[in-house]
Amino acid sequence: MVDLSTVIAGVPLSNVFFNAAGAWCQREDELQALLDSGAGSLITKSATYEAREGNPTPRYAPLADGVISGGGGSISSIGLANEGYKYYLNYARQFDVTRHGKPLFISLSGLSLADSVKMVTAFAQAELSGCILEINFSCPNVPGKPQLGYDMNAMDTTLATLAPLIEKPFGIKLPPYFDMAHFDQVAAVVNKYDNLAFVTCINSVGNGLAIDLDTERAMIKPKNGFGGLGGRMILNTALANVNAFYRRLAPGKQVIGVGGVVSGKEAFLHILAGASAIQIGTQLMEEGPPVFDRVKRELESIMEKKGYNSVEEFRGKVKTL
Ligand SMILES: O=C1NC(=O)NC(C(=O)O)N1
Repeated sequence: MVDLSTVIAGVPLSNVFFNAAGAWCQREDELQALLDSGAGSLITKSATYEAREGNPTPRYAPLADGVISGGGGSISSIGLANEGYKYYLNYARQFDVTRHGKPLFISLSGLSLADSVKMVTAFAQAELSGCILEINFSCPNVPGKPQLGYDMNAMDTTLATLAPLIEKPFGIKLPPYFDMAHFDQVAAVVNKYDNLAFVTCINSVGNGLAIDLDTERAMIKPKNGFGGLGGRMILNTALANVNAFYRRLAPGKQVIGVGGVVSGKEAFLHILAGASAIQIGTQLMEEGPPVFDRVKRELESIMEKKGYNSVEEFRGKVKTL
């Protein structure tokens, strides 16, 4: 047996896999299914201060192979539909990390700095054990709300306000970047905050457009069909962002990899690129929580074939020519 366990922000996870915020995690019944699954932890749907209905439907569409070149994935524009932060705070209060053997990640996506301050303060004051915050800087789907992750100064100001309130180790969810200068600028901001313990790369590739050949119509309703891309087609962008930050972050800071993980193979590549843990979004939406046992088995078999006994042995060891 190989060891898939990991530690994120000082908290042990029994294995590297869990859901991506937004996938299978808006309500307690979905979260229970994740607890009952082979995932090593779980994260809640990005919470806003008040509950939100989100964007009009259809707002999620799987993109089977052939509909678009590059082979498969999803387009979505949920618009931060969620139960409101108090729902997830109450869930965290009753969450027994010892009983479940899994830590709970909480995703927060304040629509304003004031909202983020109120939510973060509430979680900090609740003194929750085994609960790790992942602040979402990268939702591309709220009409009129630009992604904070693409405004480096605003990101720095936000972190200067929130990091001291959180005190404990926490993380941020980043959008994909496509320019070396942006990797440098964002890493420089991240490295300023000691308790900013991890970055989660990547959120969906924002504002793609999927069009159905037969109907000649966009696949989703919000924003004239523009939505975040996920799944197999974003794997190579995700690997680049994981490795770019793995190379740039200060010692001790970690990268959680997400984007394009449909099997043990992509999980292996994310770890080789530098990921300390792996989130799964689109493939979880398509396959359900059994995906975790499958990708765990597949990763274990790849590691056994290659002679690796633990994920530490090859994390970040991608070779270059
Ligand atoms: O951060 C987010 N990323 C996405 O791709 N979609 C959701 C959303 O639209 O709620 N949020």
